[in-house]
Amino acid sequence: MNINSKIPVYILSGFLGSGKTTVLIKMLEHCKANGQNPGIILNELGQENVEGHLFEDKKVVELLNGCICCTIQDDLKETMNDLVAEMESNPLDVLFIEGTGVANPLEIQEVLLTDPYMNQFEIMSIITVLDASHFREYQSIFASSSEVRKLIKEQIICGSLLLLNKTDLIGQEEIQKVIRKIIQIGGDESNIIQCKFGQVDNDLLFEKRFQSFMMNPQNTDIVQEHEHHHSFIQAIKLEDIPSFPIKSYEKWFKGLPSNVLRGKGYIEIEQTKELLNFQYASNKVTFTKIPTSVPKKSIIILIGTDLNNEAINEHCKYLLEGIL
Ligand SMILES: Nc1nc2c(ncn2[C@@H]2O[C@H](COP(=O)(O)OP(=O)(O)OP(=O)(O)O)[C@@H](O)[C@H]2O)c(=O)[nH]1
Repeated sequence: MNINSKIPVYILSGFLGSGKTTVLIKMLEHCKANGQNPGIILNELGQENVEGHLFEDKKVVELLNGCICCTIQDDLKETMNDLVAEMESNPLDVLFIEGTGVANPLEIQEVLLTDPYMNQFEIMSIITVLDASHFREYQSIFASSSEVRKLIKEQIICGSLLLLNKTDLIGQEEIQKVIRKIIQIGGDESNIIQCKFGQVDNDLLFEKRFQSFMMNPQNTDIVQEHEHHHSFIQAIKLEDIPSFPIKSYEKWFKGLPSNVLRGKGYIEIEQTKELLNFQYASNKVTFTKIPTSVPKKSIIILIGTDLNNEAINEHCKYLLEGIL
């Protein structure tokens, strides 16, 4: 590491399934093209990382089983200490930190702005990714909880770049309504960029937008108010899942109750015994092949609110008992 220069840091924030990892992968491609060595810190809700196959050849530190902004904020410091020690032999050019979908990026920022990290790292941008297709639903007092609304508000106010992602799933009129709502919540119009699958000009993505010493009074309020309010979000893990035809899985995911906001993991296809990665977000499920070199077992992680209820239990029972 050049002792005179700080490592640039990009913090990726945004609600569950909004597209943070999609943006991160795009940024990593850019680093690769420029011969840069990136460090990645991923914070996952749930005890298992089911997205490791996406970062196979990269150095990734995973902070599982908690949320950076609460229970494992100390772990983040420890991870940063390890990174600093390791940089002696393996210098990093850039560091990416992806928070869970229910993290307040201010808490990550806080760690980086304390000694000794402040002298070694420089926050370049807090990139908040927003799911345009569900934005107004998440803001609706009828369809969402006050905690979800508050969390997304925090992510918007803290964001130095607001990526309005998933615009392919809605029309222009709805996009304009969403933008108006973001501005009303406190987002700065000049920071909003519309995109699909995180496809944004690299100059914008990598631009330095965060000023370390310029405290925004609105942000200060949020730190004081922050009450670990995301305990309302829960994650459940299903294992030992029988294999099924892909159509049956599709049907099962489609039938998930609406309080399941996100799902990810691996499922096994009946005919071929092939493991596929699935992503469930914005009420849609997609399946992708994973390299056979990644030894995995089938596992389903569901994330949402109030998951311990009869409807979910019943729905999961169908799957686990093989009666799809
Ligand atoms: N249609 C559509 N799908 C998208 C877009 N961006 C991402 N996705 C899909 O949405 C799903 C979730 O994307 P991720 O990038 O994993 O979202 P995330 O914010 O990292 O999700 P968490 O793990 O919950 O924090 C994946 O299946 C993506 O392929 C988009 O612009 N349009």
